[in-house]
Amino acid sequence: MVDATGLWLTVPARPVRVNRDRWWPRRRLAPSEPASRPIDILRGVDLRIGAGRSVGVVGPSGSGKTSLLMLLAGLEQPSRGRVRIAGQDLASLDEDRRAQFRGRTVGIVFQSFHLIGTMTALENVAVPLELAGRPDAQDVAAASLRSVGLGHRMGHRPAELSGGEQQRVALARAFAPEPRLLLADEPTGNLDAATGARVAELMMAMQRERGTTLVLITHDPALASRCERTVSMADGMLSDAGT
Ligand SMILES: Nc1ncnc2c1ncn2[C@@H]1O[C@H](COP(=O)(O)OP(=O)(O)OP(=O)(O)O)[C@@H](O)[C@H]1O
Repeated sequence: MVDATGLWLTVPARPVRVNRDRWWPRRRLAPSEPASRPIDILRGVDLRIGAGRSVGVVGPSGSGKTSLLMLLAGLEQPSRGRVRIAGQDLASLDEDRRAQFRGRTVGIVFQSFHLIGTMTALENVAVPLELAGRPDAQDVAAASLRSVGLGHRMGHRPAELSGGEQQRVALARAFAPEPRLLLADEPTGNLDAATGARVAELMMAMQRERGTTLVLITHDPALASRCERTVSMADGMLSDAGT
């Protein structure tokens, strides 16, 4: 289902390959470091994940976890290696087609929710469905919000919702198009422990029920261990951390 083979991500030392997404962290250069030396962020990462399986990715800050997620989402291109999702080689698609493929096949949940502040919960969940041309977008969005227990909050804007509720809206949005792959980057990182545990429980239950493949990036080994397999990232390389 997910086949990432020999992935290298090498960037210029200065972040000239500026990523589209605001959450992409910028690397600061050490004063002694020559500005022109390229940096290997990922170094030959191999990862194969069967359909419906869940994998937790742990590793220290800066080890390359988010970079791996960016490649799996097709938001960034590897400098070497390839990513195949559901049999589709992402490199064979141009940017527009990759975006379409992502919209149909991949859901993403971020640490900071990434909801649109001016839109209601219902509109936030409906927008990607509408962009995908679904005539039933409103109904599907409403059903998805009910499935995360937010049927009574559909008309609220993000600022009127708690952090846990906002992340549940983000889960409803990610799951609504029934993606085959869910990528979650520190989905509980902005929540207190109890709220985070409830959100994690909900996400794992939805993933199991729907047979969604899950790649869960986290600093929290306890959260990662709820996945069927845990892999560990260190200095741009991946190793199995046990099952
Ligand atoms: N555009 C870029 N240009 C240069 N370096 C970058 C760029 N994006 C990321 N990096 C660097 O690549 C390394 C890996 O970053 P990444 O965000 O993937 O790590 P991470 O494991 O997700 O960290 P965290 O847990 O802190 O989010 C870091 O040293 C980061 O500063």
